[in-house]
Amino acid sequence: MSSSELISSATNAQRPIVAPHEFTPIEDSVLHMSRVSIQRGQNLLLDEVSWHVREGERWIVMGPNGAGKSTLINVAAARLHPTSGNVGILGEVLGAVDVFELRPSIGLSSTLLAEQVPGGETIQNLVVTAAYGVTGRWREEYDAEDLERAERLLARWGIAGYSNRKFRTLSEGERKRALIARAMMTDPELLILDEPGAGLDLAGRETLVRSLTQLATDPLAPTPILVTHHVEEIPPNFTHALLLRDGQVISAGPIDAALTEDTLSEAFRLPLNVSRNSQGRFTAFART
Ligand SMILES: Nc1ncnc2c1ncn2[C@@H]1O[C@H](COP(=O)(O)OP(=O)(O)OP(=O)(O)O)[C@@H](O)[C@H]1O
Repeated sequence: MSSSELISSATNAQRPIVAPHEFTPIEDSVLHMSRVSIQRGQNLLLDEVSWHVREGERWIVMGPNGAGKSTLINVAAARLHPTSGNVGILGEVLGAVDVFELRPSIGLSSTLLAEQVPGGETIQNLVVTAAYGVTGRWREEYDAEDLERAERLLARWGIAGYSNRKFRTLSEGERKRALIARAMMTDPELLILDEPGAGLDLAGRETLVRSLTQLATDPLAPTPILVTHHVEEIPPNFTHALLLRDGQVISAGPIDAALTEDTLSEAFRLPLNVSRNSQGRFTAFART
């Protein structure tokens, strides 16, 4: 595959920058970014990123520390507006939609979110408050159906019986599972998981990979975008990858073309040996 085909998902999504109400996202797109830049002071955190995610695709986002991954997914999760460029999410356009109406359709689990959870928050409250997009239950009322759904999700993610436990008393792996259950609470169409494997031990990582692999086989599951630092965390049935470095797209497209020795070595500025085994799992080592 040529390098131009390799980044087809990125370039196809590229259009002239227009006012939000004049931007029409590509039909069938779950996410459509066109020439998105984010500037903070002198720093260009994202530099004309174009990206197109379609229904049925399952994406990995990778890149070195500081590449702009969290910034990118905060835009994708309607938490951050671009300095320039256009963003379509689930057919709506950032800048022309009430983001508070859009956000429940986007499940988000991230370290930033985990840091905002009051330590004394119960796991049941952590999950049900997703409906209001808040962390820390106040006086909102939840009906029995919400509470039952929360219980089902906790069981689905392997932490049944944790409802009354306080968030701060959970292990790192249990917290990650609770946050994913929360992200699924609103029955989102787009599910963004920012480093769900960070801090997990080997068994925790493998259990997470298995759960994400199973999720991906469910036809009713949301379109997943998984941010990770490690190729070993990539579920074997994820279909696409985007590599970022210094706020720019290095490659984006079908995973076997976008995630190669060449592209990973370029993204991490380190010569790497990358392989994929018969089960579809990746490994990467520095070339000696
Ligand atoms: N408000 C800000 N002002 C200036 N620079 C910022 C700001 N927020 C983030 N940055 C910088 O933008 C770059 C991208 O940050 P971001 O958190 O998106 O990277 P990342 O790829 O998620 O990194 P990591 O893998 O370390 O989590 C970093 O160099 C960071 O220091």
